[in-house]
Amino acid sequence: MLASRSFSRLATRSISTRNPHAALARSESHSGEDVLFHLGLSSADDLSQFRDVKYFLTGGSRGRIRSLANKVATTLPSHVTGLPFGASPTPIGSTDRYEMYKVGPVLMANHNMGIPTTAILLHEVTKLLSLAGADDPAFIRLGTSGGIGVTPGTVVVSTQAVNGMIEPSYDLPILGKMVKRDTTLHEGLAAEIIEANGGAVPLERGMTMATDCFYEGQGRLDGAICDYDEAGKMEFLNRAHAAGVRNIEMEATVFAAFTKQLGIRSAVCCVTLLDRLKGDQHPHSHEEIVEWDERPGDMILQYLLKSEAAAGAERAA
Ligand SMILES: O=P(O)(O)O[C@H]1O[C@H](CO)[C@@H](O)[C@H]1O
Ligand SMILES: O=c1cc[nH]c(=O)[nH]1
Repeated sequence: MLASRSFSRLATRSISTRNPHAALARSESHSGEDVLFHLGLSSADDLSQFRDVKYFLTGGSRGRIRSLANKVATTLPSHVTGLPFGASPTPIGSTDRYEMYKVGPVLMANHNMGIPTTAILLHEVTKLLSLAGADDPAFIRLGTSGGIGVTPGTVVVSTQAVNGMIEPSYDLPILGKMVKRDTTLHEGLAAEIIEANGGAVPLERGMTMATDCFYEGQGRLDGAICDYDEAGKMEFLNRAHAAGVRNIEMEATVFAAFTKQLGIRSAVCCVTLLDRLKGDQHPHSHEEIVEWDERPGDMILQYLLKSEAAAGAERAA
């Protein structure tokens, strides 16, 4: 079988950081090593096991990532995972802040909730993969979100991230100045994910809004503080919908901007747990929510299977 051209993985380039001061940081650490503080790893560890990483999958909840690691281990063929029959993945490094697993070429870690913890994870995982010499890994966020005018249970594959001002920008104060970064996601990777899904999981394309607050930032009326009314909330949600926003979560902007800056292919796939045009609280059953929570991961498993099959066929050709 010929490898699908869009899934081609043979022409690669190493992931790299963009920091001329990296050597200075090492000389300042007391042991001369580069410490990945929150992962509980450092450049003094044997990082060669990360060299073959081709996919980095992340999402907020540690339970979701643990369950995904087990699914990857049982779904991908053993010649890809390298795991002995029946072996389960175990966490790597410290599990205090993040829980990280590696199954063959798939690295997975939870990022917790919101932009700050996600930014820390992105910095440290990118340094880790760069130190290990990994080739062109794709970064994919698998999460939950509130939909806007979207049937609950649908996975939104983001075209672009926007901030809480409905602007396509990740804004970060650096050295006392506001720095704005582009939040466009990789078209080709999204197309491959959608093609691999083959209609199995209901999905839509659209912009994803990332806010700094689940309650006021997302225009909810059910937080502990609320200084606006239903009309103001609906005006905001309708304005976002008219701009092309189809879901709201809390990390897409930093994820898109960080990866874009370093030339890393990235995608954001978040299932919608409710339609915010119809309310603020989750009206669906626990069983439905649990099933929907798994959909982005199930979709990505199909992508991994197809991508690895294409890579294998290309190597054999
Ligand atoms: O389900 P995860 O991936 O955590 O994503 C969403 O859920 C959390 C809020 O409930 C935020 O992190 C938001 O982005
Ligand atoms: O409404 C929602 C649901 C999940 N995650 C969010 O950030 N918002």
